[in-house]
Amino acid sequence: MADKKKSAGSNSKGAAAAPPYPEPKPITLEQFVSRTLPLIQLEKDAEIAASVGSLSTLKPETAERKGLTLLNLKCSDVQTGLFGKTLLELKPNRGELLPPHKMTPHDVVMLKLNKSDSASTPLGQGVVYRVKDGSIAIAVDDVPEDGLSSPLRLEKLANEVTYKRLMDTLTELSKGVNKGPAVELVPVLFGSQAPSVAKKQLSFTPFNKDLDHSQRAAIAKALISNNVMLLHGPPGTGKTTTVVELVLQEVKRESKVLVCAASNIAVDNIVERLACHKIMMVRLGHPARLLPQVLDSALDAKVMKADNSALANDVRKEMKVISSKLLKAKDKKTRGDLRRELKSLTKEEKQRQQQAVTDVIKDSAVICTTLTGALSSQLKHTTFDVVIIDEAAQALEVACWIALLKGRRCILAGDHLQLPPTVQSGEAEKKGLGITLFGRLAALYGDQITAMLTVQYRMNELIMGWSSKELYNNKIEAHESVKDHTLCDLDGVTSSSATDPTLILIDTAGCDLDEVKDEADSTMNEGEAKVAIAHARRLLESGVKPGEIGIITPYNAQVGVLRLMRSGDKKLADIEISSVDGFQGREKEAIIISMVRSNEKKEVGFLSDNRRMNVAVTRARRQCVIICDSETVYGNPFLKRLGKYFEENGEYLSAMEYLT
Ligand SMILES: Nc1ncnc2c1ncn2[C@@H]1O[C@H](COP(=O)(O)OP(=O)(O)OP(=O)(O)O)[C@@H](O)[C@H]1O
Repeated sequence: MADKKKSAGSNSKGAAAAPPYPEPKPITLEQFVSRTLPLIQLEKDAEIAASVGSLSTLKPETAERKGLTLLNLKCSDVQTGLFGKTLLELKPNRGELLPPHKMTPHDVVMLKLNKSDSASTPLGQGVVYRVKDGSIAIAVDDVPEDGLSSPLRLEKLANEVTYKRLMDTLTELSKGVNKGPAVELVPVLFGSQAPSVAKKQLSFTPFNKDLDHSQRAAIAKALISNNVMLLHGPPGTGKTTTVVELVLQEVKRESKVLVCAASNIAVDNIVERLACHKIMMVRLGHPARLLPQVLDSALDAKVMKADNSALANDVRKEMKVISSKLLKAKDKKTRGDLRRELKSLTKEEKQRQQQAVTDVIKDSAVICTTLTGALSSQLKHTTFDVVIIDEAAQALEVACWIALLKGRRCILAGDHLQLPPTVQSGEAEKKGLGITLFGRLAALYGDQITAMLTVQYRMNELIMGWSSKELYNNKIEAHESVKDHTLCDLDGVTSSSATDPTLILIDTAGCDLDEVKDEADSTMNEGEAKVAIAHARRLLESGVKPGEIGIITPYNAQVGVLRLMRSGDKKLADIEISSVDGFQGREKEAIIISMVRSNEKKEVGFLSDNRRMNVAVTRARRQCVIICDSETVYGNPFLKRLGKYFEENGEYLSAMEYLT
C-alpha cells in the first residue's frame, strides 16, 4: 500500500492542467440570441419527445419501461397542509418497490386511472414532492372527487412554462437592452466594455470568523466589483459558505439582493443557511418544490402573516355571508344589490391579496428563487442592486439572463470544471447550448474577474491530489481538519483491508466482466455491480454505516442494476446509489465508482469528459474506490493518468478477489 504521508499527486505523471473541453469563444449579444433561439426549440422538442409527446404514442407498459409512467399505483395517504395544497402518497399495488423511473421532485405529473387511455380526462395534475424506493408523493391543488380508491397511473409531463420563460427572455434580449437596471452590465458580459472595480479599497468585517484567506479575498473582490465577478469554487472549498457571507455583507451595505440558482435544492441550501441570520428574506416558489425546513421563509408563509392578508381574510368572510344571503334572496332588486356588493368585495379581496405580496417583496432585502422563478409576475417591477447566481456553471446561459436583466451587478458562483447543465437534445448540445455564462466569462476575462477558493474541507489529501493537479493547476490545499482523515477515524469503524486504504483501484481486466447495453441504449456491467456491492459489504462488516457509503456510476442503466442487486438485503438499503451527474454537490465518507465500460474497441463514451470523473472522485471524503477495466479505460490518456494515480498512491486489486 502507498505511504499516506507522501504528498498527494507526487507520483502522478499528469500533464499540466488544460481545459477539459474547448474554450468557449467570445460572442455578441446578437450572435448569442440567434444561436440560442433554435437550440431552445430543439431542447423543448427533445424534452417533450422524452415525456408527454411520446406518451400518447407509447403503450403504457413501454412508457413505464422508459421511466416516464408509473402503472398500477394505490393512493396510500392523503394529507393537507402546505399552504392549501394536498399531498397524495402513491405506492405500488404489487410489491414493495417502485420500478426504476425518471420522476424526481419538482417534476410536473398527471394522475390518471390506471386503465384510462390517452384521450381520457386525468384525475388531476400535480408536482412531485418526495420520491422514495417504495413510494412517490405528489402535491395537488384540488383532491380528485373520486377515483382515488381505484388503481392509478402517474405520467411525467414536459415543463412548458420553463421553455416559455426562456423564449421570452431571448425575445427581450433580441430587442437590445437599452434601458433597465442591467443596461451597463450587458456590454460587459458580451465583451464590448471592460469590467471595472470601485476605486476605493474596501475593508469588511466578516460575520463568519472562520473564513479562510481565499474566501476573504473572494468576498473583497466581489464587493469592489462594479459589474461582474466569478466566485470559482472547486469541490468542497466552501462556495456556499462564501455566498452566504457575501449576501450578509451586501445586506449590511443596504443592497437589495436577488439570490438564484438553477435548481430548487441549491436555492434552499442557501435559504437554510441564511435563515438563522436576522435579515428580511423571502423564498419564492411552489411550496411543494421547497424543502420543509425553508417553508417559514416561503412567500406564502410571509403573505399569510401580512396585514393586508388578514384584511383579505375578513373580506372573504364577508363574501361568504353575502353569498348565502344571495342564495336566499327572492326579489330582483335585492339580488342585484347583493351581486354588485359581491363583485366589489371580490375586487377588494384580490387587491388586498396582491398588496400583501407586493409588501413582502418590497420589505425584503433578499429574495431567493430559481432562475426561471425570477420571471414570475411577483417580481415584475422589482429591480436589484446585485444578482447572485449559485451553481452558475450548471445553469443554461439563457436561464441566467432571466435574473441578470433585473440587476445592476452580478456575482456568479460555480465551478466550470465540474459538470455543465444537462442538455437532452444531442444536436442542441453539439451546437453549444451547454456552454455556460460562467465558462464563457472565465475564458473571456480569466483572473481579472475571478477569485478561486483554494482550501478544501472535504477530502483526504490523497483523494484531492489527482483532481487538484489535473484540473486546478495544483492550487488546492486540504484543510488540516480533513487532510489525513480516514474511515478508521470514524466512530465504530475498525481497521481492515477494506477500510485502511484511502484510494483503491479494483481492476476487472482479464475477469471477463463485459459491458452490455439495455433497451434505452444505456450501458451496464453486472460483474462490476457485484464487485461494488461486495466492497460495500466489506465496509459494513468493518463498521462503516450504510448512510456513509455511496455507489456512483456514469450510466443510468448501471444505477438500475445496482439498485436491483441490493434490493433483497435490508442492510444495504441506506447505501446511496446514484448516477455521477445526480450526485454533483453531494458527498459521502466512502465513494465506490463503477466505470462500467469494458469492451474490445476501448470505447469509453462520456467517461472521457474530464469534468464527469472530476465530480465522481471528489464526492469522497475518506475513501475513494474505482472499479474499472484498465484494458478499456486506459485507452483514454486522462483516464489512464487517473488509474495510474490510484495505483501509485493507493491499493491495486484484481476484481477476481471479490468474485471468488
Ligand atoms: N472557512 C471554513 N472553515 C471551516 N470549515 C469550512 C469553511 N468553509 C467551509 N467549511 C466547511 O466545508 C464544508 C463545505 O462547505 P460548503 O457547503 O460551503 O461547500 P461548497 O463548496 O458549497 O460545496 P460543493 O463542493 O458541494 O459545492 C461545510 O461542512 C462547511 O462547514
